[in-house]
Amino acid sequence: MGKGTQALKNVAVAGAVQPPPAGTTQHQVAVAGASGRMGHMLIEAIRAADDCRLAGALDIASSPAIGNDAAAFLGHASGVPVSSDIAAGLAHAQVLIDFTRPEGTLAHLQVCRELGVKAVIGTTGFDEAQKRQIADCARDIAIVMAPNMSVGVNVTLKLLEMAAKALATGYDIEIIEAHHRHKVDAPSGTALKMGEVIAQAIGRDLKEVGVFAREGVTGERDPSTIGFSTIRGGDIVGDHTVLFAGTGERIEITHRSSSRATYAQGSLRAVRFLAGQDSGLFDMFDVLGLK
Ligand SMILES: NC(=O)C1=CN([C@@H]2O[C@H](COP(=O)(O)OP(=O)(O)OC[C@H]3O[C@@H](n4cnc5c(N)ncnc54)[C@H](OP(=O)(O)O)[C@@H]3O)[C@@H](O)[C@H]2O)C=CC1
Ligand SMILES: O=C(O)C1=N[C@H](C(=O)O)C[C@H](O)C1
Repeated sequence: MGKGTQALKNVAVAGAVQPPPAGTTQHQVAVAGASGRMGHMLIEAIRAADDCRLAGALDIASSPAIGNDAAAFLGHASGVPVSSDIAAGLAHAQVLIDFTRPEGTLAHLQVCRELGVKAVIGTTGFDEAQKRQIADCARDIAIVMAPNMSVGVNVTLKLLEMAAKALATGYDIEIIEAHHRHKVDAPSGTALKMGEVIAQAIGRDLKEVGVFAREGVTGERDPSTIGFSTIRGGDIVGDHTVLFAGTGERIEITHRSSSRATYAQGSLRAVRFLAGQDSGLFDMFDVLGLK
């Protein structure tokens, strides 16, 4: 799945994207990272959703997909060309769904802010300064941002909150994640979020207690720490396990993704949620009513 469906990519090269027909009630959605793994999944999900319409498609200027029809990989002509012109890609959109890289997301978000386009951000790997920039944009536009859009992962986060409170003493906490060989950030955004949720539940600060690497003579484990282990290989979509290791027993809470479709469906739920918001920074707990 994902990149380089060369045989189909020249299907129906499109001109300028058409504005939506007057009076349409569909959500007008643009996708950034349109030729990426998530971009393709999102375009397929938007096409299948009666209440959504693809209104723009963005990708980085170096992408071989620029100028092609955004749905060519499906063998379908959407009439929406993949563009690197951010303003043109957003011209007919109400919401942008962005699964790219932090610097791409921030560039897109500046234009969203200027044009009053809302945003669903799935990109991971932001540093603290970049997160502050996103929060600043949310003073003018409504944004849903979450490192994992799947319902299952967000319910798992709630389970972890409960487990961590009950297992705060006497149990060592380790987070293990596995992803495909193409993933560029580590630990995953989801693993970091799990660490944050657990740390907050038991009154610790992840910045102080997170342990991200062990090698050589490390000394005995500090019981206050939360450890992270990263596996990268093959086509693993995304596995996360939190291990609470006690004396005489251990508890493992695991979520495994077998398809990116769940992230796409969660993103569309976020689009629908944003229709009722003018500004502010939200997450999937807001979207799913889990707060
Ligand atoms: N929140 C969630 O539920 C999920 C989050 N993710 C996150 O989404 C992001 C994308 O993942 P995935 O789809 O697998 O990645 P891909 O590499 O498959 O897709 C990323 C897309 O963004 C483009 N891109 C890269 N850099 C830039 C840039 N600076 N500006 C604009 N576009 C850019 C890429 O173009 P090119 O290939 O030409 O470089 C590509 O089309 C990652 O951060 C990942 O962790 C992924 C799945 C679920
Ligand atoms: O890059 C991915 O693939 C994924 N990224 C997200 C993350 O970093 O947590 C979500 C999911 O695990 C897939």
